[in-house]
Amino acid sequence: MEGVDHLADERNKAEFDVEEMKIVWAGSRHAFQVSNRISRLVANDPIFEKSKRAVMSRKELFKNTLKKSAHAWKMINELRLSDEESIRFRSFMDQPGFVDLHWGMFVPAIKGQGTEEQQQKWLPLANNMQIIGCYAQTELGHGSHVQGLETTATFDPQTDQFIIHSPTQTSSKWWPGGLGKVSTHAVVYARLITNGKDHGVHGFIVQLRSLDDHSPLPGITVGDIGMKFGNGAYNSMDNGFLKFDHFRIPRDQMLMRLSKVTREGKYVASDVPRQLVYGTMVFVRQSIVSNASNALSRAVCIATRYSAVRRQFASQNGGTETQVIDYKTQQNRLFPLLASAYAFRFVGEWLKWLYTDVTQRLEASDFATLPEAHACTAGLKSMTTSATADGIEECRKLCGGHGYLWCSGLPELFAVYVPACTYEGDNVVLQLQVARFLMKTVSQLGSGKAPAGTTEYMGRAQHLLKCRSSVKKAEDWLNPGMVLEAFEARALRMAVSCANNLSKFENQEQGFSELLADLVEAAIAHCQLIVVSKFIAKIEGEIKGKGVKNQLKNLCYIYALHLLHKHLGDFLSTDSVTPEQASLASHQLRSLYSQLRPNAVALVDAFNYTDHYLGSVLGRYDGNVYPKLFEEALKDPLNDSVVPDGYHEYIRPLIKQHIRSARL
Ligand SMILES: CC/C=C\C/C=C\C/C=C\C/C=C\C/C=C\C/C=C\CCC(=O)SCCNC(=O)CCNC(=O)[C@H](O)C(C)(C)COP(=O)(O)OP(=O)(O)OC[C@H]1O[C@@H](n2cnc3c(N)ncnc32)[C@H](O)[C@@H]1OP(=O)(O)O
Ligand SMILES: Cc1cc2nc3c(=O)[nH]c(=O)nc-3n(C[C@H](O)[C@H](O)[C@H](O)COP(=O)(O)OP(=O)(O)OC[C@H]3O[C@@H](n4cnc5c(N)ncnc54)[C@H](O)[C@@H]3O)c2cc1C
Repeated sequence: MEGVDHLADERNKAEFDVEEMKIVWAGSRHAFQVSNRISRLVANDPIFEKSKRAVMSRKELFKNTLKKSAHAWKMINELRLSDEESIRFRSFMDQPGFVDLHWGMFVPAIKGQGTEEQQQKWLPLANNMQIIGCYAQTELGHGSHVQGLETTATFDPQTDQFIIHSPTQTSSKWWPGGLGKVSTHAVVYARLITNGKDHGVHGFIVQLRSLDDHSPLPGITVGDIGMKFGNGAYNSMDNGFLKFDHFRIPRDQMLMRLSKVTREGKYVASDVPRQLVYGTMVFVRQSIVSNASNALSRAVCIATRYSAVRRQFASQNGGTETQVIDYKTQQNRLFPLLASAYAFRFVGEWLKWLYTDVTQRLEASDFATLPEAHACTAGLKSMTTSATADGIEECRKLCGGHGYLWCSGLPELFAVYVPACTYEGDNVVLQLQVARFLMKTVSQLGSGKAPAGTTEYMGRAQHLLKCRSSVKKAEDWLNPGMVLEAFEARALRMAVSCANNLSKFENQEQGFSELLADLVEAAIAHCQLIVVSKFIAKIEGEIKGKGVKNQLKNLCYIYALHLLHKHLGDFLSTDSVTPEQASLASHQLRSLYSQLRPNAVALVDAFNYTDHYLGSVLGRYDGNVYPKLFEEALKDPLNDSVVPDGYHEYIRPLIKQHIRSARL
């Protein structure tokens, strides 16, 4: 029935102030107001309609992306939207495209690695979209191993230019988003060579296409790398290839904030760490963590609302059938994902703070916290994207058969999201960076240098290596100190065990390669500790609104205890908990699920997503699922006619043949 709220009973059960929770979720009242206004602006504009993406050809989809991006840019200018509003606008548009890389990587790369003069020259052009840029780092032969890139930028002192060249097929740039068909410019990463000496990988601003007719400049071969996973989905993005044939650029197009080449061809390295050339990746990894909570919360919102609508099997005494959300198995799969969405939100907020802090320190030439910022952004990017990709797929299964329909919104969400486990650093490669950082920290214990920040707990090694959890009853698992201690003990003991095993090898690098799998697990345990500790910090802060803090506490302990349950092997093998304490944790978890149950729909309403953004018949706000599933089915091109195209060629002859042979 149109206009009826099929989830009204669920909403009436809520034991907290949903409006206040919306503000907690958004981060502030201001952020809520911006998101609320901009999401509705996008939802109400027919240009941003997205329900036909799966049935569009690649060319139609790409052109539709161009149309949406141009319209968005027009609106952003006409309405004089601020940077914050524009970012929200693009996010609610929900269509991957070249603009993501232009604003997300090209502009930040110039800001982070360009000199003042370079910024003054290039940023106004980029900010007005008079040039469109991408981030061309990865090559056909190397992505993870950045130092292995083969493209060269050789300084020619005669002409005061760099010659950018792709010496091999594997040196072709391959993957950059926006490169294939749109970008006029790119920040290209290439090996800098002066006077025959290789100085490693540096960034260069390179024009690729004519600003008059968009044709590639002489010496540039560029195109799209082809279809990717899923219909619609990430195929709106023109990921590209790029080959240089001795292409020349002026010397002042090397990004020279960190190191420079003089007119004479002298390479001058500044005294800042060379890793700052990776700064754009650190920035993007940080934003990918917040984005994980967006993607996971969308999937969870769909699965929660649908689980409340969907009924299967009558209860034992007959009567109405059971809502599938009332099955404990459904709760055990769904509620930890709901809790994870909130957990990733809060750790994302904290990571943003950490990133801002390290940036300010770098401005003041304080590089002390750079390794930690790298480890946190790499590790949390890896951990949250893996959990989110798995979580979206779990939500699809939680929606049964209908979850597999494109109109559930889940297949496309998964197809768009899953490359986040690979781009901006393969998730295993990134956890190994965290492991290196942890091994270094452990090796320095006892050296007098106290670990700080997220490794501060390692400074309490004497206690944490010996302590026994004092949990005695299920309610003890609601004690933040006891929960934290279990997670700290597990993370530290796993890291120390790896360090001990490493020390048995004469060659550290060889030892590291042998122990890769254990090291990744230790890194994940450390990252999970960070997320749990930031969630606990959140619930210990000031939170307004009737019942809001209570709900967040439940979610926090569900998050922590489900991790404990999932990684029980780690907790038991490190003696961080006993089997009896683990069983008390499971008992507590079941009780928390029961407390969360009446609030589940309201907790996903607090995300404040429009039906447009969700893009899901199953996750509709009003829960009016079944008639809408029919409506969607009838829109499919196959239903344009009752007798399908091809009947006369392929179906009728078969049937007729069968009838003839049956008569024989
Ligand atoms: C359409 C969009 C839809 C959804 C988008 C979703 C979310 C996005 C939200 C917002 C983002 C906005 C825009 C972006 C949009 C979409 C994203 C799409 C595409 C992504 C684009 C890319 O993928 S760009 C390419 C990314 N490539 C990589 O990440 C490569 C990974 N490899 C590396 O980073 C490194 O090479 C390494 C980390 C593996 C290191 O290798 P190696 O050991 O060889 O390193 P070095 O010898 O160079 O250095 C060793 C020491 O340096 C330390 N180190 C390494 N990295 C850093 C760093 N970044 N900062 C500080 N320190 C660093 C390292 O730890 C070593 O230290 P030691 O002390 O041990 O010596
Ligand atoms: C959708 C999408 C968009 C992208 N956009 C861009 C872009 O805009 N610009 C850009 O420059 N790049 C882009 N990329 C490229 C992306 O950054 C790389 O693909 C990514 O960094 C992974 O590198 P790789 O492909 O070399 O993986 P590989 O390193 O080849 O990974 C293959 C396997 O090897 C394993 N492996 C590799 N090294 C190690 C190791 N040392 N120890 C243990 N295991 C290891 C990995 O875990 C993985 O299982 C994009 C990629 C995708 C999928």
